[in-house]
Amino acid sequence: MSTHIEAKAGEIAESVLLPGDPLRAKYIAETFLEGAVCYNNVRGMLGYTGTYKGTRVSIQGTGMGMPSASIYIHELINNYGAQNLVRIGTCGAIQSDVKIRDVIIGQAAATDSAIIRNNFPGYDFPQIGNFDLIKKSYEIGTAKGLHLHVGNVLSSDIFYTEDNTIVTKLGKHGVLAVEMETAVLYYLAAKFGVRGLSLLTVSDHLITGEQTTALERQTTFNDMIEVALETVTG
Ligand SMILES: O=P(O)(O)O[C@H]1O[C@H](CO)[C@@H](O)[C@H]1O
Ligand SMILES: O=c1cc[nH]c(=O)[nH]1
Repeated sequence: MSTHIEAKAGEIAESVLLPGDPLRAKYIAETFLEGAVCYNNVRGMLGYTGTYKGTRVSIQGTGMGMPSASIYIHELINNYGAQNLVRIGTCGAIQSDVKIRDVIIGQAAATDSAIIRNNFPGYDFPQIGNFDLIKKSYEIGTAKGLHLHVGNVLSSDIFYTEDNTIVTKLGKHGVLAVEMETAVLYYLAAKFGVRGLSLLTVSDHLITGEQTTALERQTTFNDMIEVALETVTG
């Protein structure tokens, strides 16, 4: 048991998928896992362990934003021994050739958050995904016929803003999309010597204004989920 997760020792698998939305964790456990057992309901931040094609895997909600996600990621690694942590999130696209419902592999993450920067005054620490997981997820997604995008994403502390100047500028520097957790996952994976990967489905488009519904965000995006499950269990 840790401060925010009530699982007993051994109840969480070495590979953990990390949706921001705890109800997405429930949907994935019920839809994709065999024998799924809920191990966490503290604060309603649901966590499940079951098997996918015979291999144990856990799904843990992280909440929205880096302060919340960092708590779950820290405890999963340090209290439960998680080794492979794969975010499965939604994002807003900031490139015209990245379409709604496309899947992005976050190769690296820019951030406006002070969480990482405060640890290295005067330096910029590059938040990068694990190469083996990036390569494997790319191969699995490509074999499924998915049109994947691989590149930089922006992990922001801010969802609502009246000034998109910097986000637009980052788009001009090749950043594919904006979301709120990848940078801290990659930072903590580096800090504790484990593997981190971020897969993102485009839920809305900051250029075209297209959006998916809240229900779609909670319960669909199966392509990304299958790529994540196969990456950590195959
Ligand atoms: O769908 P999730 O994984 O929560 O990810 C995105 O959605 C939330 C904002 O609506 C933020 O957490 C952002 O990163
Ligand atoms: O953080 C997020 C997630 C989806 N769409 C956005 O614009 N931002």
